[in-house]
Amino acid sequence: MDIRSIEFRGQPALHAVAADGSTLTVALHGAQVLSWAPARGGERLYLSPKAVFDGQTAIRGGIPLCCPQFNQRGMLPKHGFMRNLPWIREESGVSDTLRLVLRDSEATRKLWPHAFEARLDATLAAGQLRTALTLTNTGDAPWPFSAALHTYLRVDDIATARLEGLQGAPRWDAVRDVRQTETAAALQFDAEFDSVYTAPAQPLRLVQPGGMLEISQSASCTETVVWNPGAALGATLADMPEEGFRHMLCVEAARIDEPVVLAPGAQWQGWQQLRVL
Ligand SMILES: O=P(O)(O)OC[C@H]1O[C@@H](O)[C@H](O)[C@@H](O)[C@@H]1O
Repeated sequence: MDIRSIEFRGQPALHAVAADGSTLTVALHGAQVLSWAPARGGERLYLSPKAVFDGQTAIRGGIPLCCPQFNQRGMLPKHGFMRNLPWIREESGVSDTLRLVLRDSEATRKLWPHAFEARLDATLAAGQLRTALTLTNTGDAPWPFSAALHTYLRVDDIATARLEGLQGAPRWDAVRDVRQTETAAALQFDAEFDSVYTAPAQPLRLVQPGGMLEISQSASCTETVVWNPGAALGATLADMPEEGFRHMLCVEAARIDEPVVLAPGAQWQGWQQLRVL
C-alpha cells in the first residue's frame, strides 16, 4: 500500500492506495478515516461537505473514534476527547495497514488523569476495510473506558436503505427511551433513529438498490449503535447540510454498556470490518 501525506481541506491527512486501486484517506486529527473507496463502486463513507476542519472540532463524517467515553455517559466532552486531538503516524510493519497513535499528554491528563496509548490500524484488502482501535494501559493504575468506531456509511437515499441482521437483538431506543427486542428483519429509516443494540454474533448487511455492504465487528465490541438524525434533528446540525441525513447511516461498533477496566500493562482491541458484497 502506498501511503502519502496530503492536505485535506487545509488539514494534515494520509492518503493510501492499495494494489487493487482502492483508496483510503485518514485525517491526523482524531485518526479519523475520511474516505474509503474500494476499486469497485466508489466511495462508501459519508463525509459532510459542511464538516469543520479546524484541527479542533470533531469532524462530521467518516469514522470518528469515540473514546474513552461514549456520548454523554460521563463527565468528559461528548464522545470523549480522542476525536478532537492530533494523532501521529507510526509504521505498522504490515504493508496493507496504516497506523496512527495517540498517547497521553498534558492536554489529555487535564481531562482524564490516565496514562494510555491508543492505536488505530486501518487495513485495506480488496473490497474490504478493517479499522481496529487498540488501547494499552501504560500507567500503574487501572482505568475504565468506553469506545465506539462511529462509522458514517454513505447511502444513496436513506428512504431506500435497509439494515439487516438485528432481528432478535435487545434494543435501547434512545429517542423514545424504550427497551425492547428488535422485531424487524430489516430496519428502515423515515425519522430520527438512535438505538443501542446488543451486538448480534453475525454480521449486518446494509442493503441498497445499488449494492450491499457487510458490517462485522469484534466480540469485544458488545454493542452496535445505529443512528440517523432524520430531517428535524438533521436541520439543527450546523456542520451538516439540510439534506445530509438522506445520505448517511451511522452503524457503530461500540463498547458502552459495560465499560472495560484495563489493568496496568493490559491491552484491549475492538474492530469493525466493512466488506463489499
Ligand atoms: O454530534 P455528535 O457528537 O458527533 O454525536 C452524534 C450522535 O452519535 C451517536 O452515536 C449517538 O447515538 C447520538 O445520540 C449522537 O447524537
